[in-house]
Amino acid sequence: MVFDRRPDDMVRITTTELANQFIADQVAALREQVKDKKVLLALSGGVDSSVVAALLIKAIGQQLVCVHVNHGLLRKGEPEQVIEVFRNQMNANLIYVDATDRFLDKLKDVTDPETKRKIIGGEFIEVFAEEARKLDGIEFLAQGTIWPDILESEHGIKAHHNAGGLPEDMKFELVEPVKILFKDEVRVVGKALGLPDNMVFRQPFPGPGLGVRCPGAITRDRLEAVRESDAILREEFAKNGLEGKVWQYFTVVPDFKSTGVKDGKRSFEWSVIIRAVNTSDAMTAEVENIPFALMQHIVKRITTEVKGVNRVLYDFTPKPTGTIEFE
Ligand SMILES: Nc1ncnc2c1ncn2[C@@H]1O[C@H](COP(=O)(O)OP(=O)(O)OP(=O)(O)O)[C@@H](O)[C@H]1O
Repeated sequence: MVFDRRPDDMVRITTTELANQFIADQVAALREQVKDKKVLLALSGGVDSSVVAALLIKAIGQQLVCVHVNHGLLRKGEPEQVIEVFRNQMNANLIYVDATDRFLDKLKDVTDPETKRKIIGGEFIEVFAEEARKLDGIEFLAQGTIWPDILESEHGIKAHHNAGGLPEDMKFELVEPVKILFKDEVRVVGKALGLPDNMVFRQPFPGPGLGVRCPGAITRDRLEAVRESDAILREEFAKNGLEGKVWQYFTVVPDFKSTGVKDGKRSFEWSVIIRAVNTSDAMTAEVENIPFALMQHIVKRITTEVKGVNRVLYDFTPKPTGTIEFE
């Protein structure tokens, strides 16, 4: 059975059996809706669009065209994982666009956080629309809309974040196979579809990516320091049992340098700020108590392995007064 809205009495999908039933229903419904036509999907590598991709691959295979845009603000290893999982393992029809230069050139010298977000969002739509125009015979647009998105847009909390944005002349019929699911159900379905754990259970990651963790004007070298320090933090959290326990953890590299000593010589380099917080509703957040010895180890790795960094700071601020992200 396939529903347009979440039925009030729908059983929460918490088991593989329930997930498999949902998958079977959706695969049948997708085949019925799409027939032999082509479907386009913007695939971020996040949970929602990845689960939609995996469902569609199961249902219609190569009739799905996925577009993954590397805007230069993704975390270390992310674009590679999207290519590995979807193109190599699932044999998906995947278009990979490396638009790093285009985004970073547009963002050059832009310091205002809202302007940065608008440039990233606007440029994303442009790149995606350009790719879509190169394709023939696309009739459907798939989206990772989930049930809370629909509730929020119905209650005027936020605009339906997935829909819209594309130029007026680009009209597609929507395909939204996870729109009656809550986020935890999307994860259970993703796991049943065979997606890797680090994709299915990944911590929240903002749309503008590492761009908001490089406060002020983004420079390539500072962005690289954010990416490398974030990769070290994630690796150490995973090794030490904190992955999945801590809600969100990441690094920020603000636009200031301080004096230090490296290899017996004076250095004048950036500081990396570590943020690790827990929350149940994202409205408030508490700082994680990271074991001191682990913290010392992470500091040592970041200051020796990340270019241009001589200091590591820990953000002890709960929300409020700080927000989780810096911008
Ligand atoms: N780098 C990207 N490449 C391709 N598509 C993207 C990219 N970033 C975002 N998108 C598309 O925009 C949608 C909304 O992105 P947003 O960052 O708000 O993530 P989201 O709602 O958490 O979804 P997801 O879990 O799929 O990332 C994504 O579902 C995806 O379709």
